[in-house]
Amino acid sequence: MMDELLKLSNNVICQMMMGFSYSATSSEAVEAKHVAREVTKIFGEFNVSDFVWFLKRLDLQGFEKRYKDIHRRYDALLENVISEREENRRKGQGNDGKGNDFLDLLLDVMEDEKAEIKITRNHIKALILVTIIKEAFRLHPPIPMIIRKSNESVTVKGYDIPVGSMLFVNVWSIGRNPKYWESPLDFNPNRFLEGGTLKGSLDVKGQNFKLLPFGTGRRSCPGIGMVMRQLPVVVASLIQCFDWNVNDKEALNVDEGAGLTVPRATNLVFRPLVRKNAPFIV
Ligand code: HEM
Repeated sequence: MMDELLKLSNNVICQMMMGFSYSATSSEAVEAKHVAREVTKIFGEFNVSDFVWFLKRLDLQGFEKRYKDIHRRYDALLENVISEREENRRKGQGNDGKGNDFLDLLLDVMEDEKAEIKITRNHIKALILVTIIKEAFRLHPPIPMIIRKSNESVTVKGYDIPVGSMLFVNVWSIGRNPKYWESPLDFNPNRFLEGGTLKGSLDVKGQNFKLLPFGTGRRSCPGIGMVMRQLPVVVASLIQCFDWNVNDKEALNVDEGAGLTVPRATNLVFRPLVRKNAPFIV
Protein backbone atom coordinates (compact mmCIF):
# COMPACT_ATOMS: atom_id res chain seq x y z
CA MET A 1 0.00 0.00 0.00
CA MET A 2 2.87 2.38 0.78
CA ASP A 3 4.05 2.15 -2.80
CA GLU A 4 0.67 3.22 -4.13
CA LEU A 5 0.77 6.15 -1.78
CA LEU A 6 4.30 7.04 -2.75
CA LYS A 7 3.32 7.12 -6.37
CA LEU A 8 1.28 10.15 -5.46
CA SER A 9 4.50 11.44 -3.97
CA ASN A 10 3.92 14.53 -1.88
CA ASN A 11 5.24 15.46 1.50
CA VAL A 12 1.91 16.48 2.87
CA ILE A 13 0.19 13.76 4.81
CA CYS A 14 -3.36 14.44 3.71
CA GLN A 15 -2.56 14.60 0.03
CA MET A 16 -1.20 11.10 0.15
CA MET A 17 -3.32 9.58 2.84
CA MET A 18 -6.66 11.05 2.09
CA GLY A 19 -6.52 12.29 -1.46
CA PHE A 20 -6.46 15.99 -0.74
CA SER A 21 -3.85 18.54 0.22
CA TYR A 22 -3.44 20.00 3.67
CA SER A 23 -0.30 21.28 5.38
CA ALA A 24 -0.27 20.21 8.99
CA THR A 25 1.32 22.66 11.44
CA SER A 26 4.07 21.24 13.58
CA SER A 27 1.84 21.22 16.67
CA GLU A 28 -0.79 19.30 14.72
CA ALA A 29 1.89 16.87 13.59
CA VAL A 30 2.93 16.32 17.21
CA GLU A 31 -0.68 15.87 18.31
CA ALA A 32 -1.36 13.41 15.46
CA LYS A 33 1.66 11.42 16.52
CA HIS A 34 0.53 11.35 20.17
CA VAL A 35 -2.99 10.26 19.24
CA ALA A 36 -1.62 7.55 16.95
CA ARG A 37 0.60 6.27 19.73
CA GLU A 38 -2.27 6.24 22.22
CA VAL A 39 -4.45 4.24 19.80
CA THR A 40 -1.80 1.59 19.22
CA LYS A 41 -1.13 1.43 22.97
CA ILE A 42 -4.73 1.01 24.04
CA PHE A 43 -5.35 -1.75 21.49
CA GLY A 44 -2.65 -3.89 23.04
CA GLU A 45 -3.67 -3.47 26.68
CA PHE A 46 -5.34 -6.14 28.75
CA ASN A 47 -8.85 -5.17 29.81
CA VAL A 48 -9.92 -7.23 32.79
CA SER A 49 -13.60 -6.37 32.16
CA ASP A 50 -13.46 -8.32 28.86
CA PHE A 51 -12.75 -11.53 30.74
CA VAL A 52 -14.51 -11.31 34.12
CA TRP A 53 -18.23 -11.12 33.42
CA PHE A 54 -19.34 -9.39 36.63
CA LEU A 55 -16.84 -6.59 35.98
CA LYS A 56 -18.22 -5.96 32.50
CA ARG A 57 -20.09 -2.82 33.45
CA LEU A 58 -17.29 -1.46 35.60
CA ASP A 59 -14.51 0.36 33.84
CA LEU A 60 -11.90 -0.41 36.47
CA GLN A 61 -8.91 0.58 34.31
CA GLY A 62 -10.44 3.77 32.93
CA PHE A 63 -10.53 2.57 29.31
CA GLU A 64 -13.75 4.36 28.51
CA LYS A 65 -12.35 7.72 29.55
CA ARG A 66 -9.28 7.14 27.38
CA TYR A 67 -11.32 6.00 24.33
CA LYS A 68 -13.39 9.15 24.62
CA ASP A 69 -10.33 11.35 24.97
CA ILE A 70 -8.68 9.79 21.87
CA HIS A 71 -11.90 10.21 19.92
CA ARG A 72 -12.16 13.88 20.91
CA ARG A 73 -8.55 14.62 19.93
CA TYR A 74 -8.80 12.75 16.64
CA ASP A 75 -11.99 14.57 15.88
CA ALA A 76 -10.34 17.92 16.56
CA LEU A 77 -7.55 17.15 14.07
CA LEU A 78 -10.00 16.21 11.34
CA GLU A 79 -12.17 19.20 12.17
CA ASN A 80 -9.18 21.50 11.52
CA VAL A 81 -8.62 19.97 8.11
CA ILE A 82 -12.27 20.31 7.11
CA SER A 83 -12.84 23.79 8.46
CA GLU A 84 -9.68 25.17 6.84
CA ARG A 85 -10.88 23.85 3.49
CA GLU A 86 -14.37 25.30 4.05
CA GLU A 87 -12.80 28.67 4.80
CA ASN A 88 -10.73 28.52 1.61
CA ARG A 89 -13.79 27.57 -0.41
CA ARG A 90 -15.69 30.52 1.04
CA LYS A 91 -12.82 32.84 0.09
CA GLY A 92 -12.60 31.19 -3.32
CA GLN A 93 -8.96 30.28 -2.76
CA GLY A 94 -7.28 27.34 -4.37
CA ASN A 95 -10.24 26.29 -6.47
CA ASP A 96 -13.57 27.50 -7.74
CA GLY A 97 -15.51 25.77 -5.01
CA LYS A 98 -16.26 22.82 -7.28
CA GLY A 99 -14.82 19.44 -6.38
CA ASN A 100 -11.14 19.52 -7.23
CA ASP A 101 -10.16 16.70 -4.99
CA PHE A 102 -11.67 14.12 -2.70
CA LEU A 103 -12.42 16.49 0.19
CA ASP A 104 -14.01 19.05 -2.15
CA LEU A 105 -16.15 16.32 -3.60
CA LEU A 106 -17.40 15.34 -0.15
CA LEU A 107 -18.06 18.95 0.82
CA ASP A 108 -19.98 19.49 -2.44
CA VAL A 109 -22.26 16.59 -1.52
CA MET A 110 -22.70 17.79 2.06
CA GLU A 111 -23.64 21.30 0.91
CA ASP A 112 -25.99 20.12 -1.82
CA GLU A 113 -29.50 20.31 -0.35
CA LYS A 114 -30.87 18.30 -3.26
CA ALA A 115 -28.37 15.47 -2.92
CA GLU A 116 -30.08 12.10 -2.96
CA ILE A 117 -28.23 11.01 0.17
CA LYS A 118 -27.41 13.44 2.93
CA ILE A 119 -23.98 13.34 4.44
CA THR A 120 -22.77 15.03 7.59
CA ARG A 121 -19.38 16.17 8.85
CA ASN A 122 -19.09 12.91 10.75
CA HIS A 123 -19.57 10.95 7.54
CA ILE A 124 -16.82 13.00 5.93
CA LYS A 125 -14.46 12.36 8.82
CA ALA A 126 -15.08 8.63 8.65
CA LEU A 127 -14.78 8.56 4.86
CA ILE A 128 -11.52 10.43 4.59
CA LEU A 129 -9.99 7.90 6.94
CA VAL A 130 -11.11 4.70 5.23
CA THR A 131 -11.74 5.30 1.50
CA ILE A 132 -7.93 5.07 0.49
CA ILE A 133 -7.59 2.02 2.51
CA LYS A 134 -10.50 0.36 0.69
CA GLU A 135 -8.99 1.09 -2.70
CA ALA A 136 -5.67 -0.42 -1.64
CA PHE A 137 -7.50 -3.54 -0.41
CA ARG A 138 -9.29 -3.82 -3.75
CA LEU A 139 -6.09 -3.77 -5.79
CA HIS A 140 -3.81 -5.51 -3.33
CA PRO A 141 -5.79 -7.75 -0.98
CA PRO A 142 -3.24 -9.15 1.51
CA ILE A 143 -5.00 -12.54 1.37
CA PRO A 144 -5.82 -13.10 -2.30
CA MET A 145 -7.82 -16.34 -1.97
CA ILE A 146 -10.49 -17.48 0.42
CA ILE A 147 -11.12 -21.18 0.69
CA ARG A 148 -14.33 -23.09 1.33
CA LYS A 149 -15.47 -26.72 1.23
CA SER A 150 -18.90 -27.52 -0.19
CA ASN A 151 -21.10 -29.35 2.30
CA GLU A 152 -23.56 -30.45 -0.38
CA SER A 153 -23.57 -30.95 -4.14
CA VAL A 154 -24.59 -27.81 -6.02
CA THR A 155 -24.61 -26.42 -9.54
CA VAL A 156 -23.35 -22.86 -9.95
CA LYS A 157 -23.64 -21.23 -13.39
CA GLY A 158 -23.66 -24.62 -15.07
CA TYR A 159 -20.72 -26.01 -13.08
CA ASP A 160 -21.43 -29.11 -11.00
CA ILE A 161 -19.69 -28.93 -7.65
CA PRO A 162 -19.73 -32.26 -5.81
CA VAL A 163 -20.06 -32.41 -2.03
CA GLY A 164 -16.70 -32.08 -0.24
CA SER A 165 -14.99 -30.04 -3.03
CA MET A 166 -12.38 -27.48 -2.04
CA LEU A 167 -13.34 -24.12 -3.55
CA PHE A 168 -10.92 -21.24 -4.02
CA VAL A 169 -12.44 -17.79 -4.37
CA ASN A 170 -9.99 -15.48 -6.11
CA VAL A 171 -10.49 -12.18 -4.28
CA TRP A 172 -7.50 -10.62 -6.05
CA SER A 173 -8.94 -11.30 -9.49
CA ILE A 174 -12.45 -10.09 -8.53
CA GLY A 175 -10.91 -6.77 -7.42
CA ARG A 176 -9.46 -6.29 -10.90
CA ASN A 177 -12.34 -7.59 -12.97
CA PRO A 178 -13.56 -4.96 -15.50
CA LYS A 179 -17.04 -6.50 -15.23
CA TYR A 180 -17.29 -5.07 -11.72
CA TRP A 181 -14.83 -2.15 -11.70
CA GLU A 182 -14.35 0.65 -14.19
CA SER A 183 -10.67 1.05 -15.22
CA PRO A 184 -9.82 -1.57 -12.61
CA LEU A 185 -6.06 -1.06 -12.68
CA ASP A 186 -6.29 2.64 -11.81
CA PHE A 187 -5.75 3.54 -8.16
CA ASN A 188 -8.76 5.74 -7.61
CA PRO A 189 -10.27 6.06 -4.10
CA ASN A 190 -13.04 8.25 -5.54
CA ARG A 191 -14.64 5.16 -7.02
CA PHE A 192 -16.12 4.55 -3.58
CA LEU A 193 -18.20 7.66 -4.05
CA GLU A 194 -20.21 6.61 -7.07
CA GLY A 195 -21.38 9.59 -9.10
CA GLY A 196 -20.10 11.95 -6.42
CA THR A 197 -22.53 10.62 -3.83
CA LEU A 198 -22.39 7.88 -1.26
CA LYS A 199 -24.95 5.91 -3.22
CA GLY A 200 -23.83 2.32 -3.50
CA SER A 201 -20.77 3.02 -1.37
CA LEU A 202 -19.19 -0.34 -0.61
CA ASP A 203 -17.95 -1.60 2.69
CA VAL A 204 -15.43 -4.38 3.28
CA LYS A 205 -17.47 -6.39 5.76
CA GLY A 206 -18.28 -9.23 3.39
CA GLN A 207 -21.71 -8.08 2.18
CA ASN A 208 -20.44 -6.85 -1.19
CA PHE A 209 -19.06 -9.79 -3.08
CA LYS A 210 -16.95 -7.71 -5.42
CA LEU A 211 -14.82 -6.48 -2.50
CA LEU A 212 -13.85 -9.21 -0.06
CA PRO A 213 -10.45 -8.45 1.52
CA PHE A 214 -11.66 -9.91 4.83
CA GLY A 215 -13.62 -12.80 3.37
CA THR A 216 -17.29 -13.31 4.06
CA GLY A 217 -19.76 -15.29 6.15
CA ARG A 218 -19.16 -17.16 9.38
CA ARG A 219 -15.46 -17.66 8.74
CA SER A 220 -14.73 -14.08 7.74
CA CYS A 221 -11.91 -12.24 9.47
CA PRO A 222 -12.68 -11.38 13.11
CA GLY A 223 -9.85 -8.81 13.04
CA ILE A 224 -11.69 -6.46 10.65
CA GLY A 225 -12.87 -3.97 13.29
CA MET A 226 -9.39 -3.63 14.70
CA VAL A 227 -7.73 -3.39 11.28
CA MET A 228 -10.08 -0.74 9.91
CA ARG A 229 -9.49 1.40 13.00
CA GLN A 230 -5.74 0.93 13.27
CA LEU A 231 -4.58 0.85 9.68
CA PRO A 232 -5.39 4.48 8.86
CA VAL A 233 -3.53 5.55 12.00
CA VAL A 234 -0.48 3.43 11.26
CA VAL A 235 -0.20 4.47 7.61
CA ALA A 236 -0.82 8.11 8.47
CA SER A 237 1.90 8.00 11.13
CA LEU A 238 4.44 6.48 8.74
CA ILE A 239 3.71 9.10 6.15
CA GLN A 240 3.56 11.97 8.54
CA CYS A 241 6.75 11.30 10.42
CA PHE A 242 9.06 10.40 7.54
CA ASP A 243 10.04 11.28 4.02
CA TRP A 244 10.44 7.99 2.22
CA ASN A 245 13.31 8.20 -0.24
CA VAL A 246 13.69 5.57 -2.86
CA ASN A 247 16.84 5.34 -5.00
CA ASP A 248 15.74 2.71 -7.42
CA LYS A 249 12.64 3.83 -9.38
CA GLU A 250 12.00 0.21 -10.30
CA ALA A 251 11.23 -0.40 -6.61
CA LEU A 252 8.02 1.60 -7.08
CA ASN A 253 6.73 -1.02 -9.46
CA VAL A 254 3.57 -2.37 -7.79
CA ASP A 255 3.47 -5.71 -9.66
CA GLU A 256 2.90 -8.72 -7.49
CA GLY A 257 4.71 -12.04 -7.50
CA ALA A 258 3.27 -15.51 -6.93
CA GLY A 259 2.49 -16.64 -3.39
CA LEU A 260 -0.32 -17.07 -0.94
CA THR A 261 0.14 -13.63 0.57
CA VAL A 262 0.80 -11.76 -2.73
CA PRO A 263 4.42 -10.75 -2.18
CA ARG A 264 5.80 -7.89 -4.26
CA ALA A 265 7.52 -8.85 -7.49
CA THR A 266 10.33 -6.33 -6.75
CA ASN A 267 11.64 -5.67 -3.27
CA LEU A 268 10.74 -2.25 -1.96
CA VAL A 269 13.71 -0.57 -0.28
CA PHE A 270 13.21 2.84 1.29
CA ARG A 271 15.43 5.24 3.16
CA PRO A 272 13.21 6.93 5.76
CA LEU A 273 14.20 10.46 6.74
CA VAL A 274 12.59 12.09 9.74
CA ARG A 275 10.50 15.03 8.59
CA LYS A 276 11.47 18.44 9.90
CA ASN A 277 7.98 19.43 10.96
CA ALA A 278 7.28 16.05 12.54
CA PRO A 279 10.42 15.43 14.55
CA PHE A 280 9.12 12.39 16.43
CA ILE A 281 9.60 8.82 15.46
CA VAL A 282 6.58 6.54 15.88
C1 HEM B 1 -5.00 -6.22 6.85
C2 HEM B 1 -5.28 -7.08 7.80
C3 HEM B 1 -6.07 -8.36 7.62
C4 HEM B 1 -6.63 -8.90 6.50
C5 HEM B 1 -6.67 -8.34 5.08
C6 HEM B 1 -7.25 -10.15 6.90
C7 HEM B 1 -7.92 -10.99 6.04
C8 HEM B 1 -8.44 -12.21 6.41
C9 HEM B 1 -9.11 -13.13 5.50
C10 HEM B 1 -9.34 -12.89 4.01
C11 HEM B 1 -9.48 -14.21 6.22
C12 HEM B 1 -10.25 -15.44 5.67
C13 HEM B 1 -11.73 -15.09 5.68
C14 HEM B 1 -12.62 -16.09 4.99
O1 HEM B 1 -12.20 -17.24 4.78
O2 HEM B 1 -13.78 -15.73 4.67
C15 HEM B 1 -9.07 -13.99 7.59
C16 HEM B 1 -9.30 -14.86 8.62
C17 HEM B 1 -8.92 -14.64 9.92
N1 HEM B 1 -8.34 -13.49 10.42
FE1 HEM B 1 -7.76 -11.89 9.36
N2 HEM B 1 -7.06 -10.33 8.25
C18 HEM B 1 -6.35 -9.26 8.74
C19 HEM B 1 -5.99 -9.02 10.04
C20 HEM B 1 -6.35 -9.82 11.10
C21 HEM B 1 -6.10 -9.51 12.49
C22 HEM B 1 -5.46 -8.21 12.99
C23 HEM B 1 -6.54 -10.56 13.22
C24 HEM B 1 -6.56 -10.78 14.69
C25 HEM B 1 -6.51 -9.81 15.59
C26 HEM B 1 -7.08 -11.54 12.29
C27 HEM B 1 -7.61 -12.74 12.64
C28 HEM B 1 -8.14 -13.66 11.76
C29 HEM B 1 -8.62 -14.99 12.15
C30 HEM B 1 -8.59 -15.60 13.57
C31 HEM B 1 -9.12 -15.60 11.00
C32 HEM B 1 -9.74 -17.00 10.87
C33 HEM B 1 -11.25 -16.88 11.04
C34 HEM B 1 -11.95 -18.24 10.87
O3 HEM B 1 -11.43 -19.10 10.19
O4 HEM B 1 -13.05 -18.41 11.44
N3 HEM B 1 -6.95 -11.05 11.03
N4 HEM B 1 -8.44 -12.77 7.68
